[in-house]
Amino acid sequence: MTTLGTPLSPSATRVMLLGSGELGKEVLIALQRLGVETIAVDRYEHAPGQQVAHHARTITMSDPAQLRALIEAEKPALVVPEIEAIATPVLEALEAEGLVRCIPTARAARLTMDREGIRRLAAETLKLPTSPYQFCDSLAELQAAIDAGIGYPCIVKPVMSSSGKGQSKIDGPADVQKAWDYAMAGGRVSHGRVIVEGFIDFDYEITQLTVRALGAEGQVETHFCEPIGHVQVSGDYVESWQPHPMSPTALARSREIARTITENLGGQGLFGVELFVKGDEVWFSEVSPRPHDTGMVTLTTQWQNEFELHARAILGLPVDTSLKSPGASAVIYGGVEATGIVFDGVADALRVPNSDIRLFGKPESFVKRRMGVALVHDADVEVARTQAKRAAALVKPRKA
Ligand SMILES: Nc1ncnc2c1ncn2[C@@H]1O[C@H](COP(=O)(O)OP(=O)(O)OP(=O)(O)O)[C@@H](O)[C@H]1O
Ligand SMILES: NCC(=O)N[C@@H]1O[C@H](COP(=O)([O-])[O-])[C@@H](O)[C@H]1O
Ligand SMILES: [Mg+2]
Repeated sequence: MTTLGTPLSPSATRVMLLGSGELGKEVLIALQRLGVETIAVDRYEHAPGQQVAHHARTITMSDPAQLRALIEAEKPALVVPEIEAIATPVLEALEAEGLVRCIPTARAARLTMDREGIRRLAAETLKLPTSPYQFCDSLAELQAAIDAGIGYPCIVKPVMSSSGKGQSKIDGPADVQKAWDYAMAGGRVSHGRVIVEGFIDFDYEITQLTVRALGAEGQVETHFCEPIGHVQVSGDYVESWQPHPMSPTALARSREIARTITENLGGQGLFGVELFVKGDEVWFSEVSPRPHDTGMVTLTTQWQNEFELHARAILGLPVDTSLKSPGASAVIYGGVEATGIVFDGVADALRVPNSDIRLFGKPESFVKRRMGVALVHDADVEVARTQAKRAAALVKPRKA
């Protein structure tokens, strides 16, 4: 049986999030609703999740000394990584010393922070189908990998990056230098290594949200959400919807891959397994051992959204992954470079039938920084997609 305490008292159940962006903010709200005491950590002040947590801390999470000092000082029962760029060896050491439990496991955080760790595990150890790939440390190695078999078109990504940062498609020899330079500029932690992947000409791509939660006898059980379809532009998600229609074979293969990778990563929590699908063929792309950006659609489509599922699963509580209504999400980008921006048109957006929005409260806007999301539920998922995009477009960010 799980016992939960009273926040800000000696009995408190204390949970620390490492990364407190839009995804962490919703996890923190879900934890708050269960009376958990929360500590929101990020690399800058007033990050979205820091605005709703009991405690806000600002450190360089990729700095081992800073990370260890903070965890030792705060002594949370659980440490929940929310981004990739964290000094994960510190988490592994603290977990081995029995000082902390990391979600889902410190090893999972280490393997997924780096495209090399998770790709080699999936393709080489677990033999899951993936795109062909090579890791390269220089422009010359990149060109050689393409010439030796990856071919054109292909995709280059820094080994440490997310939301498409530093990612580009190479259509021919003329693009190679540009892709290398872009990858070098775009990694989250400076690192001179890239993955080059053969381009998969998929029909569609999905996120298979997968939850590892405790059953009544204390055993870990795997639960699947309905598949989430999404569209990515320059490697960053712009819209998602749930459920995405799939053939029974493609769905079964997707879930088999999701089960295999999440069972290997282990622990408790929600995972976003990214898959490419063409006909009945399915490729593993990558996995987040935490809520997924495309899963923000579940804020309007599920009885328990992905953030609530994560909160419940990590606390050892039961979960329900069932769909409430089909629906869709569409991203609201900043569009301007400025701090303290304002949003016009919110009322117009909320007049779109069955709509809702989230504004994340990020202190600084960039043209392509995700500042909010529009959500719409509708019995017809195609209607939901159209209306979510309409609602998102009605919100107009501008300089104050
Ligand atoms: N090998 C590939 N073939 C075809 N498309 C690809 C390939 N790799 C990536 N993409 C496209 O780029 C998108 C982003 O890729 P990926 O998920 O690896 O980047 P990311 O930076 O980790 O993004 P995020 O953090 O948002 O998941 C994919 O969802 C897909 O649309
Ligand atoms: N694909 C991963 C993803 O969506 N992560 C989400 O974006 C935030 C960083 O946003 P920022 O770059 O605007 O600070 C992260 O903290 C997380 O919530
Ligand atoms: Mg991805």
